[in-house]
Amino acid sequence: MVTGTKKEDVYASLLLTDTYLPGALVLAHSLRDAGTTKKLAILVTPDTVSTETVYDYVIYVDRIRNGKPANLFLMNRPDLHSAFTKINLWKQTQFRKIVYIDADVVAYRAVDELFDLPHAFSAAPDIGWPDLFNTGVMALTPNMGDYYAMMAMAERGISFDGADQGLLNMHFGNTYNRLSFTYNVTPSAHYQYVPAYRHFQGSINMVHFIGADKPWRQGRESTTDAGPFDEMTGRWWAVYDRHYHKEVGPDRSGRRKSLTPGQAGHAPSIVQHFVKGEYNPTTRYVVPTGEPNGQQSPTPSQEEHQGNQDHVAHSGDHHVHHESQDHIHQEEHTSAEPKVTNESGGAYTETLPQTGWDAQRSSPPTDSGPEAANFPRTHYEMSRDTSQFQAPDRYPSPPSNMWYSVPSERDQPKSVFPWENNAPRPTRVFAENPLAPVTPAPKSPGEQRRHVVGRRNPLFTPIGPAIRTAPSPGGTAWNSLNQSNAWDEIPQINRYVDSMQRHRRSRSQILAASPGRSTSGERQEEPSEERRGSIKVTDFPTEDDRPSLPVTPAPVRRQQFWANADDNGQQLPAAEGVPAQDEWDPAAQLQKLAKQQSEVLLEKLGASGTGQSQESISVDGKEIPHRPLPFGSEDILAEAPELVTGQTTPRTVESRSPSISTTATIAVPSYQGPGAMFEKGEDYLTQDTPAQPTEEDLDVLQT
Ligand SMILES: O=c1ccn([C@@H]2O[C@H](COP(=O)(O)OP(=O)(O)O[C@H]3O[C@H](CO)[C@@H](O)[C@H](O)[C@H]3O)[C@@H](O)[C@H]2O)c(=O)[nH]1
Ligand SMILES: [Mn+2]
Repeated sequence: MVTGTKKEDVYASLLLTDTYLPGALVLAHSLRDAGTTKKLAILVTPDTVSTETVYDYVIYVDRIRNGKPANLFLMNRPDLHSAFTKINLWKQTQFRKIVYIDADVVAYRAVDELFDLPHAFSAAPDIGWPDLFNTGVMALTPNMGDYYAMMAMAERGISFDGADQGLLNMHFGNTYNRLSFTYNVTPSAHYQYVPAYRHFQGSINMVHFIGADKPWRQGRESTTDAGPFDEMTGRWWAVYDRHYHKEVGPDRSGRRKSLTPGQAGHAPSIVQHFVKGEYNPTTRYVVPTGEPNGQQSPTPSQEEHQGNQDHVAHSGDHHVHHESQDHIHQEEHTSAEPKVTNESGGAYTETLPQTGWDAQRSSPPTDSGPEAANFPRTHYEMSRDTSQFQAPDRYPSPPSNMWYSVPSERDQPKSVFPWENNAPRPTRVFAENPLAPVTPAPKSPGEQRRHVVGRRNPLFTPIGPAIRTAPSPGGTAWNSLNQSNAWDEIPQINRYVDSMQRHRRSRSQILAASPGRSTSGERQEEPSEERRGSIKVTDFPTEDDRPSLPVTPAPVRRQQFWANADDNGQQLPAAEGVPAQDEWDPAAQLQKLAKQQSEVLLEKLGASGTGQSQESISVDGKEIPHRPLPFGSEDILAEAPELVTGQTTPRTVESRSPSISTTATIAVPSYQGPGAMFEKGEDYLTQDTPAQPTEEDLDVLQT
């Protein structure tokens, strides 16, 4: 470690597992090969990583696990459970500036200029969501303030992707200095990518193999030399080969030369072990049983000591405990097969390690353990508990770190009907003693009972029993039933339907009312409870008055509810200012109204002008002043029909139009109905629905 007055600059990477060791080594070599003047450091978690490294500084840091790793599954990367360990970078205050680079990056050139940035934190855009930065390449100034802030987030599992990138983006927000994409080029299949790649490839500084498939996992054969991805992967392999595999690169046809054990490059066997196609062990290796959590990786010493163990047990063990490393061990297994078919269909032969057991040629070694010896043995007993299940008082709350939200009990569905929001307390009481039925007395005790049931709950009209009793031809079974209708019996339904009707009525009155009257403020259209008429759809004449209707019986009137309606007329006070019926001559009134309307019209025609007219015309004693008519009115005036109603006196109006100075005759309209319904500027009511219910409407709707 460097102490002293002048702090050092350093490139840093991270190694949480040996599985990324090939990447970390290739990164370091790529920077060194490009001639960097800076030192290289690597943060390692000593519990899981071997010491095989080419870095100048190996800094042991504590693993920071995400205790709430659920979000990792959103990006299908549960293996990144310890990516928070990256936060330790900010604690490395012995360095002035750190350029951090993921272990899955290969540098095309040394990017030492990043150390000269004045910003405390710089990063390049992420290709998945370009407003975010990718945390695979970062230039940062270590400081304990950021460190503690991010540690606090890590302890609470605050990260939208469950890993460091989500956490760091949440911490820095948009306060970061955005680096060019060329510092962190991630392969992509986006439509713009290929042309952009072709255009900018000369300026690429570093390439970052994001995602679960890394070049060393896919193997050399996955590249076919076509397209940006393969070109970039080829650059990774070029560095690897330069340092570890000089003599056996793939030839033009993709075929590999024959390998001899011990000649598979210079990479340490632990590195080969994690590079697809590279591992040609002269010894066998077994993961120690009883491994605590499956995070540990083999070390070369383990490999040496346990060399001659059997292969099957070893892979079985991996399948049980090493799920995230299955891939690698399968590859390793494949590489030990005598024949490997490459993607282009050609096959090449590798010389088998002499000490290996070839399952295709011989039986297992005698000293090998049984197959699946390491499988877990869990024995489940049938329950012998004979007591009945008792539901617990309460069930445990759902875990708080799930990545979907459990609907809370307060999340009620949105209400649709007004009565859902403001439900009144139920006030109806069903009498225990049934009222004496108004319908003809039932003829048998059974019928009596059914009737009682029907009265208890008005919504339940016992149709079923009536059908089952097979009514006699005379229809007596019908008479024995409660022939009332739930619509009529329940005041709430009544009020609701009534309010609908009142809404329609008031609407038609708005249409018919003249503007003056509509503002009179009288509440005539809000009948009180007593005055409301019957809305019963079954309010037919009595049985005597009507012709026989076998299927629509006369309704039962319930005394207590309809008592007021029966003497409707007597209860109503006489309306004030309304002439008695016999004083009213509709024909005369209509005539009068028509005359008034035509006068109003004439008045309007004369009065709405500029007010400059000097002459005026008199109609029924009222003056109609002259005024210039609006443009386009000339013909109308000239051709206006004669006045045909009222006093049938033609009225002459001198046109003020500049173009036509004739004297025109304006006729009173021949229409005899009600006059114009709307004043100028008034909106025509086209909508059936009123804007808002009044308070009274709401009262009715909500009770
Ligand atoms: O088993 C592991 C997993 C990760 N690492 C280290 O952690 C880094 C991040 O993991 P990586 O697989 O490279 O993640 P990416 O596929 O690059 O995914 C993105 O998401 C990660 C989690 O947010 C970020 O760390 C990366 O920078 C970002 O590019 C690696 O480079 C290694 O340095 C290990 O050493 N061992
Ligand atoms: Mn990465």
